[in-house]
Amino acid sequence: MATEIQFYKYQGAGNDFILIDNRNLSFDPNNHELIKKLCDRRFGIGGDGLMLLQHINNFDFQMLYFNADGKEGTMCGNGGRCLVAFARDLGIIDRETVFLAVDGQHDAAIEGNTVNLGMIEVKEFHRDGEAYVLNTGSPHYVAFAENLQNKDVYKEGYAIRNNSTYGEKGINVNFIQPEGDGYFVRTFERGVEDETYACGTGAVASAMTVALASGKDGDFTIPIRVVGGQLHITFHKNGNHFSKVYLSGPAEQVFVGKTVISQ
Ligand SMILES: N[C@@H](CCC[C@H](N)C(=O)O)C(=O)O
Repeated sequence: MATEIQFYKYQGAGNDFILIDNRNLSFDPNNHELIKKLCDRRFGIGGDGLMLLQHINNFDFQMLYFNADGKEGTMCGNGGRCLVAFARDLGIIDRETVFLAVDGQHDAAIEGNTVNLGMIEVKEFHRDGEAYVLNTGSPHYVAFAENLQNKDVYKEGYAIRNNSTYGEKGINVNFIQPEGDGYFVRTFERGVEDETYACGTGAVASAMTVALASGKDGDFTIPIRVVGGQLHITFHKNGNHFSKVYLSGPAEQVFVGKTVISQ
């Protein structure tokens, strides 16, 4: 039997996603093989991940996020921003929202193509050699780097993601370098198993690393350039405690389509 799936493609600073309005629950979130195939850039639609927008009581909507490998991921910051734009485009929300994701409740505001997304508070981090390791909804390893433009992020990221410290679960790996009044960040994402053009939770972890390395407390706004665009991260830092954490940047619809699957 052939089934038609209506999908939407969005990107946030070059982190690209397949979005499906699953309020009628017609798409099976357990069909990991199908999700992997849809995310394949040659045999499918192509994307760093796939998200389902679902109905849930007490929130505007629920975000279910899957990495390109077809498995359910932890929080995706750019994905969250894209899903907020999708909810606005579907008429579910206007300019503000509160929705539920795998790491809990998120608030967000949207103005044009810019989405400012509230992220979870972070209360701890640890060091792995020179690097900082923290969980901003997804686990991240952040290391300062030189000559980042020419770094082999795939090779180094792959080695860290797969080393015995992080086990089978792995970790997302970010390299960061000062640039102008902000920072340049490149990320190897687990679940995509490649460098992506942007990683929202990685940009937040990188900004927190900058603040930790500064040894200062207070309100921070840190511009982070990623391969696919510009993000801004704001938070309040008090020791190891990061509150009022926001990730802001572009999120836009790229195309709309239908795919037919046989089952
Ligand atoms: N691209 C994402 C991060 C997605 C989560 C990650 N790959 C994982 O499951 O570890 C972002 O924008 O935060």
